[in-house]
Amino acid sequence: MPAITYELIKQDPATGARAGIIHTPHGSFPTPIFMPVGTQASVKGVSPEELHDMGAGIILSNTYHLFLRPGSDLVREAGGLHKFMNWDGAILTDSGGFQVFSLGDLRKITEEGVTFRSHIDGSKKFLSPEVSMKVQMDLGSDIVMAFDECIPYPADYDYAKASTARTTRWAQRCKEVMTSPHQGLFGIVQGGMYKDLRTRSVNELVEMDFPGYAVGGLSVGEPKELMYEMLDHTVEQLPKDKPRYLMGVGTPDCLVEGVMHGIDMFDCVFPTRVARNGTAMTWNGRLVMKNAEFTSDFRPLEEGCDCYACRNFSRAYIRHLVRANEIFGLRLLSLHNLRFLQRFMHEMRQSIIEERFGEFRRNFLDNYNYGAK
Ligand SMILES: CNc1nc2cc(C(=O)NN)ccc2[nH]1
Ligand SMILES: [Zn+2]
Repeated sequence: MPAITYELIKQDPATGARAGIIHTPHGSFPTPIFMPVGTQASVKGVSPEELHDMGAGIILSNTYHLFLRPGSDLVREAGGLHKFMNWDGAILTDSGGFQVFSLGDLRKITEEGVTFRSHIDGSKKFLSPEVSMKVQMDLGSDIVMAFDECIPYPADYDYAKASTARTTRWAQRCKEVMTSPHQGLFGIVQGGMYKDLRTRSVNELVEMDFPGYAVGGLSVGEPKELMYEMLDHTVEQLPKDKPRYLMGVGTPDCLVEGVMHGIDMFDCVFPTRVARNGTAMTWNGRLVMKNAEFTSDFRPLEEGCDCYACRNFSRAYIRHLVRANEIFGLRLLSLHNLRFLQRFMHEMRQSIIEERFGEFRRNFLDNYNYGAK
């Protein structure tokens, strides 16, 4: 019995949107789903209990960061990441591919792997398919991501072609050493912004029969239209009986478009990052809490929201906390933004099940003010 399985509940008849359930050794969760990001084994300012209360079924943590600090040996000694951070839901760890390639010229790529300098103490480090798999097995995450290269944007065809071919060879090396029966290894489709390379990447990875597939190398600075074009081209070639994960996405409008194209799983630092910048997410766009308009606004952040912040505090109070640099204000905004995304995905999933996804999408996009208010 594979560690990770996908159960299709409802396929939207008019689009790629679908509702499902993903089963993991640490519980099952409904899809489409948004994964809160806990880069260093903590979703910044939010406790595991609060994550459960808001309905989070799975969180993401970063191999690159935990490899550098505290090191995966310590986490293994603690009994794995679930025990170390006291989170008993599912965990997905990314492979370090994105972080390492975001270091720019501070890293050297060879067939063997990547040498780079730690952003913490400048010491020389080496990541490879084998090292990334060893770290993720030490962490004991339910979903392990293959070690790949996230191709920068823009990239010329020859570079994208060579890099994608190497990503396929690296995926094979990951598969050979990731032997834990309790963890599922997802392949990551690359190919830059070239449809033929995306197709080749999909075909070569599907050949290896992974329990799930991620679409990588998107949301890396390309225009949204190009991202959607690549997404549409890629997802339609992926197996229907396996989860699809769009890495690093995204804002609510991108989540709706991603679901329309058949994506099941998303992650993005956006909700917690903008919370720390004093911004609340709502169905009609973002509220910049420092704005004077909220000075005497004693309503909750969002009418109808059931989160701890909206049940107990007003916009005026949260504006005061943000202006006074009170940590509690940022915590309240994080709790609200994460709960907003859980509610958002739940509503979207319900619309698919009730065959009104098209209406949900039009209604949301008509009312969503893309800019910050
Ligand atoms: C925020 N944008 C964004 N793009 C990503 C791509 C990857 C990827 O290709 N990993 N192998 C990971 C995280 C990402 N986050
Ligand atoms: Zn709220």
